[in-house]
Amino acid sequence: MQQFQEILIIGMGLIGGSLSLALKKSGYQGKIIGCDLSKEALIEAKAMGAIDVACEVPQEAVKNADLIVIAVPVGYYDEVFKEIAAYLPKGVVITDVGSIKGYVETAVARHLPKDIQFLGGHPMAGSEKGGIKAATPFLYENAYYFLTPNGNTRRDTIEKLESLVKGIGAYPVIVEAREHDKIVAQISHIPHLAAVLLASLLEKRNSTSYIPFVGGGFRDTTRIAAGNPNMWKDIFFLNKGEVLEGIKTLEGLLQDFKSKLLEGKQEEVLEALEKAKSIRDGIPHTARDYIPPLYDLIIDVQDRPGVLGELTQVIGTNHINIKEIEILHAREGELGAVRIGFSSKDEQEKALMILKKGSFPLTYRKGENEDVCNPQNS
Ligand SMILES: NC(=O)C1=CN([C@@H]2O[C@H](COP(=O)(O)OP(=O)(O)OC[C@H]3O[C@@H](n4cnc5c(N)ncnc54)[C@H](O)[C@@H]3O)[C@@H](O)[C@H]2O)C=CC1
Ligand SMILES: O=C(O)C(=O)Cc1ccc(O)cc1
Repeated sequence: MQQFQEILIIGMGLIGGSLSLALKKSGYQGKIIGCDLSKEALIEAKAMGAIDVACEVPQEAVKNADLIVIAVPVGYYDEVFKEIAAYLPKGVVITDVGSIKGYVETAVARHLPKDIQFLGGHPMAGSEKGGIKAATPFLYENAYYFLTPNGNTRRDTIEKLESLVKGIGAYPVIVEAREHDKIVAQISHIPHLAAVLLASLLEKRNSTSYIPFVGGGFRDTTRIAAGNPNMWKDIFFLNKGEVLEGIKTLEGLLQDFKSKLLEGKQEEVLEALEKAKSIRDGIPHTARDYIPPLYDLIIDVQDRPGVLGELTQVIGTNHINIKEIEILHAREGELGAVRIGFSSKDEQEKALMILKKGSFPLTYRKGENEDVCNPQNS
């Protein structure tokens, strides 16, 4: 990612702010300029150490940038592209983080010079909380990050952005823009709509509100409905075709379930519930499907305070990066086990040697010996 000397991020909110923090954390040595309509966002970004320079109007800031990242809600793209189009320096690469990509391609074609290198991007990481205050350098760790080249995107542009994405701890996934929009309609836009509809079930009717009684289930299934309504309104309209397809599917599923219930088909209702359970159970704890499996170690540890800290410290001081950590089981007063995932076999081997020779002799590659020492695994 050091191919870029000066990165301009337009939109210093959750996603833009997290990107600059992640770049800083990764050791990026170039200059980062943050641009936002909101003075408060810029002051906060500067105070957090996310950016080197703040600017309220992008025209000046684009002039020396070699990478521009558009990180404003998609409804503002036309405005931003119009502002910067005439000032873009030769050789600049432009990318974005917007939740839809087909529309973005059309906006680029409408506003930006034909010879510009634009490569759409979309990190599959975020939160219902917007704004720079919610930004974190860890947002992109282990997240998939879609990149959507078109026929004009050069190989070196793709490589530069892939390297940047990997640098912030995410996994680049190359996909065509229209295909991307189909995928995210199913995994993000329709689930968002479903959360909105579920939350609306508790709209206060008459004088009674049931909100005080909600439990974890309602919170889990509606969390994303707390996202920025303006941003989501634009996403739904700008990915309308795919969202309408998703609504049709949802209607079909509801109708189907309703008929089964009405007709007393208990076996079929059970089958639908079991199918959904197995899909839900199959979702990995962290995103993993597109990437090579992590190289895991299983470490048997005493169940006592501070043991996790010691373990991670030994690994950290030896400059080995932990990609995932999971407590497998901890029973009071007995041995517990921790799974640690590394991104390369070399790191796994190095950590194995260090831990085995040091204070964690019961360390194994995943699958080796672990059942012997942890009978509850079998
Ligand atoms: N929120 C999420 O979880 C995710 C959002 N995205 C995408 O990231 C983009 C940004 O979303 P967030 O960071 O969540 O929004 P946000 O609301 O946290 O931040 C957006 C920032 O853009 C600024 N802004 C708006 N119009 C502007 C303009 N014309 N010029 C300069 N600054 C302007 C706002 O003042 C705000 O600080 C959106 O396109 C969204 O689709 C992508 C992945 C996840
Ligand atoms: O909060 C969550 O879990 C999200 O899924 C956030 C999110 C919102 C919009 C996107 O385009 C991608 C991710």
